[in-house]
Amino acid sequence: MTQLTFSPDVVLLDIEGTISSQPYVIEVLYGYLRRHMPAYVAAHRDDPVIQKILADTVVLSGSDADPVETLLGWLAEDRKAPPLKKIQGLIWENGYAEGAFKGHIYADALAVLKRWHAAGIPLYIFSSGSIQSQVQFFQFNRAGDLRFLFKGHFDTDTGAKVETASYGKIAEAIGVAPERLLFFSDNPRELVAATAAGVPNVHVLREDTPPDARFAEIRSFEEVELTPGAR
Ligand SMILES: CSCCC(=O)C(=O)COP(=O)(O)O
Ligand SMILES: [Mg+2]
Repeated sequence: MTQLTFSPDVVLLDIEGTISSQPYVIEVLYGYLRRHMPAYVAAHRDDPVIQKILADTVVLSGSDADPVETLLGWLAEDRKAPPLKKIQGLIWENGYAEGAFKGHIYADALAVLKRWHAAGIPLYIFSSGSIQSQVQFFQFNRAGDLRFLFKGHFDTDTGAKVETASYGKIAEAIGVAPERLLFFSDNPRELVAATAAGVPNVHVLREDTPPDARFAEIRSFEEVELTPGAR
């Protein structure tokens, strides 16, 4: 197995397509949303949080269409639209509570992240899913409660994952230089943004992810070795 060696102070991780299966997210988590979103919105029409999400959906879409239909359309495209990402966490809360599903993490990612955590390497998540949905995903995970693994979470309230500025903001919030982070993602557009911010990164290939010659790549986290950095 090829081994990639890095010595970061902090590891930053994407979720979907990187440490968790994209088909799982789309079939199981998004499937639950498709089935429950209309009834959930109808039952919470008077909730100011839901009203704001619906209003933001109308503004972002620039259309007079029913915002629930717009949200379902974005869901079908896996579009990382902030109002969709906000409502997801609220609806999934019920799904986790009733045991309809649990979060999924690849076995290689779980084993290696546990090792890095035990070695004292701070692990952070940067995902398009809201922080609420990230935390639920790890709390109610098939592998048990994994919240202990992560020192912190970032979502698109910090900025879009395809924007360079987001990575600088994350480095600043954590208190490290961008060069001392190491970011893992399946999405080349996110890796381009991280590179432009000076953040070293690795392309994670799962299932059908096409390779991209611009990036260092792995198919398993077992291919990565972290040596002590300047921590
Ligand atoms: C547990 S977060 C839910 C998954 C999700 O909705 C999402 O958009 C994840 O995208 P990522 O940025 O992690 O690829
Ligand atoms: Mg991803």
